[in-house]
Amino acid sequence: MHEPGISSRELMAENETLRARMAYLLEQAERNHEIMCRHQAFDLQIVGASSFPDLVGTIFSTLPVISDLDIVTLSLIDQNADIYTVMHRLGVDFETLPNLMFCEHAVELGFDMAPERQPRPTLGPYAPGRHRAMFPQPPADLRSVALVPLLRNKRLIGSLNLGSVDASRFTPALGTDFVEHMGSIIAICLENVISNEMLKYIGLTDSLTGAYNRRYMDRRLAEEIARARRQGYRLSCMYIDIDHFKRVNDTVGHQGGDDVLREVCTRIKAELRMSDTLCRFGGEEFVVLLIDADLENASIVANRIRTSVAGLPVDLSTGEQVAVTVSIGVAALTDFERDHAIEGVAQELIASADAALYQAKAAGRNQVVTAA
Ligand SMILES: Nc1nc2c(ncn2[C@@H]2O[C@H](COP(=O)(O)OP(=O)(O)OP(=O)(O)O)[C@@H](O)[C@H]2O)c(=O)[nH]1
Repeated sequence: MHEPGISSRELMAENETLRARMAYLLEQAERNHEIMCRHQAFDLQIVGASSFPDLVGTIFSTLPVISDLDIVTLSLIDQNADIYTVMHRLGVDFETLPNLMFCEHAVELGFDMAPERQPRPTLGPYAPGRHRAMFPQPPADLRSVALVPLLRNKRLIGSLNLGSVDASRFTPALGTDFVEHMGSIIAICLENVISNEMLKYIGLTDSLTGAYNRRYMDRRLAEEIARARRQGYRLSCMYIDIDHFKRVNDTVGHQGGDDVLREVCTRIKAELRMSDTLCRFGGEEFVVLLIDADLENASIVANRIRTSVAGLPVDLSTGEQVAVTVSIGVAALTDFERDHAIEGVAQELIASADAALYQAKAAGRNQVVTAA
């Protein structure tokens, strides 16, 4: 049965065309299914990311592969550099994340920020002048880009920047549903992981001075002792106590006392290396862990701290000034025996710095004593 006037040859040709079209559509459907599966696996991977570097690292390493992109970068809005500071203090090495950028204000991302309107993805040709901030190290032949706003509760938190050497990959005419979906999942994951890292940080730091707290020091000391044993480097510890702090509080009030704690902390930090760890151990006591420093090096640093604190009175927020001094006990790790329990060795190190501090107090304060 066929329409009159259509030959069987024509029908066969039509049949062939239809078959070819079907095969093409099937192939397309299979490809789309494969892409969808890869993206679902990616979504699961980023939802399960346990830390900020884990999440950002996965975005940079996996997204270009599964989406066939030539570059992926991320710009995060970080007013006051809070995110950067916390991540840095938690040990994130930004040198390993060159495609991660921070900016202070939303306008720097270049989206249409008209009130009452949500910023939308912008797709189109790569323009070096306009896109330099999003692609500081672009591939030589970058041709088209998609800048995807990362939104949480209608608030712009950053931009996911995708780039391709294929000029037709991102054009203004292209639909944006797919990249918007990707952007919203990445935004949720980023917000979660940043909040978790912030909580972690708050749990490990002292809110008054910004120094680490005792919990952090206990953990860090155990790690450093293990590393010092493995790699055979020196480890020293300082126990610092502000002299007659009760009298300071009695004279200038609790608020003034807090100002003193903050300023002493700043002056201690100024004398330390990046690798050293300062923590507020309790009220007016600080402990510093010095990596790769022997007793002699550590006591030189301790004397610099003592001089810096005693050298200039502290300016209080009330406009008053108060003179303070510190006493410091210094001790070095001497027990490198691998079979001794780390907790015991850590306690011993702190206890011997504390004993040296006690001697410094007994000898008249404002001095440094090194453990025998
Ligand atoms: N302002 C302020 N004071 C604190 C804080 N934590 C502890 N203190 C005070 O620190 C003082 C510590 O006093 P003491 O332990 O007697 O020691 P000290 O007066 O420094 O005497 P020496 O250590 O022997 O030189 C107490 O008055 C505490 O109330 C704090 O967070 N802020």
